[in-house]
Parts: sequence; structure tokens; C-alpha cells
Amino acid sequence: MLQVYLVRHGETEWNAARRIQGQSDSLLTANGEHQAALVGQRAKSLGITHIITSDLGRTRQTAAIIAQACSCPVTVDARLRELDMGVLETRYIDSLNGEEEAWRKQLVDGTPDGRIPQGESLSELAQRMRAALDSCLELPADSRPLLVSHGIALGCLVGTVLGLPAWAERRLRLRNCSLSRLDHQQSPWLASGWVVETAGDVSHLDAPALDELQR
Ligand SMILES: O=C(O)[C@@H](CO)OP(=O)(O)O
Repeated sequence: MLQVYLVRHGETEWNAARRIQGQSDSLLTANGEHQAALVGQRAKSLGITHIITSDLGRTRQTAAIIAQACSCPVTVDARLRELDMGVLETRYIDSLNGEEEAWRKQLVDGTPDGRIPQGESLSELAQRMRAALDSCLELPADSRPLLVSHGIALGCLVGTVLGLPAWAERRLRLRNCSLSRLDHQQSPWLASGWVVETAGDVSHLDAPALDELQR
């Protein structure tokens, strides 16, 4: 049975400053690098064979630290990028005016195909994340891949595996460097296909990870 591990990147400067990244980027903080080292140790104990990362800097930085611990190769898949948050990217969350806040709420409240101007809808995000996950089925037998991605993107993926609408990602708390696991099973009795084994595990971290104030 294929087991796919999911990791949100380590804490970034903009996570800590409550600033919206989306497909914009900022560096990991020292704490974020430490979180990545801890999840790297956990990944090593799990026998990870492949690391596949979003192409944004914060995930690549996290993936490089995990790869060092696991001694396995890293490949890049741009489908694992964070939601494109359009004109709100780079903004401090607390600086949004009423109209801007309403755009953001369209995502939170699940308006079908709601999007921030010049941004992406959660349905579009769910589609590309699911395609990236399904690509893991093409890896050699006995592979144990780990995907490094983002809070909204991974929440959306886990939610849709559960059969929830894409905007249900808001109900999942995926902290920086949390670990989730999806299994692909064949079963005549239970559901065949992807199932959620774990979501948002932070037991490998030694200090509380930043809460999801950004999300
Ligand atoms: O893009 C961002 O600002 C946040 C939103 O949750 O995502 P992440 O920190 O996981 O990339």
C-alpha cells in the first residue's frame, strides 16, 4: 500500500509577521529551519525514499533540510504551490480593508469558485493538488514519498480526499512542519483509493508551532 507523507514548510518571516504569501515568498525563520530539521529526523525514521516539493522558496528550503536527514533526492512539482492569492499577496492580514476582507471571506465561506481578484479558486487548487498526489502512483513499487507544500494547498488536498468541498480546508489546522499521511488502498470491504491516516501531527516538534493565524 502506497503511503504518501505531507509536510507543510517551516515557519517563515511572513508567517510570523502575519503577512500573506500565496505564490509570493519569504525565507524560513531560524525557528522554521529548526522545525524542518525535526521533521527531517521524523522523516528519516519513516524510511522516506523521495521528496517532492512545491517550487516556492520556503518549501524548497524545507525540503533541502529534510533531504539532508533522509539522504534522498528532491524533485520539484509546481502543482504543489500555495493558492494564488492575487492582489492580496504581500499584504499584512491586519491591514485589509472591508472590501479586501470580503474577497478573503469568499474563500473562507465557500462561495463556489470564489477567488481574490487575480487569484485562483479553491476548486482549481484542489484539482492541481490532486493531480500531483495521483502522480505518486507512478513511482516505483515500495516508494515512500514525502510532499512538501503549503497550509491551504495541503488542507484542500486532505479535505477533498475526505470528500469535503475544497473550502473545508479551513477546518483543518496544519501547522508549520506538521506531518499528514495519505494511503492508497485497494479494499473490497473498505473504500478503495486514497484514505487519510493522519492529519496535522506535530508530535515531533519540541515547541508549539505558530497557530494558523494566517489562515
Ligand atoms: O501563503 C501563506 O501566507 C500561507 C497561508 O496559509 O500559507 P503557507 O504559509 O502555508 O505557505
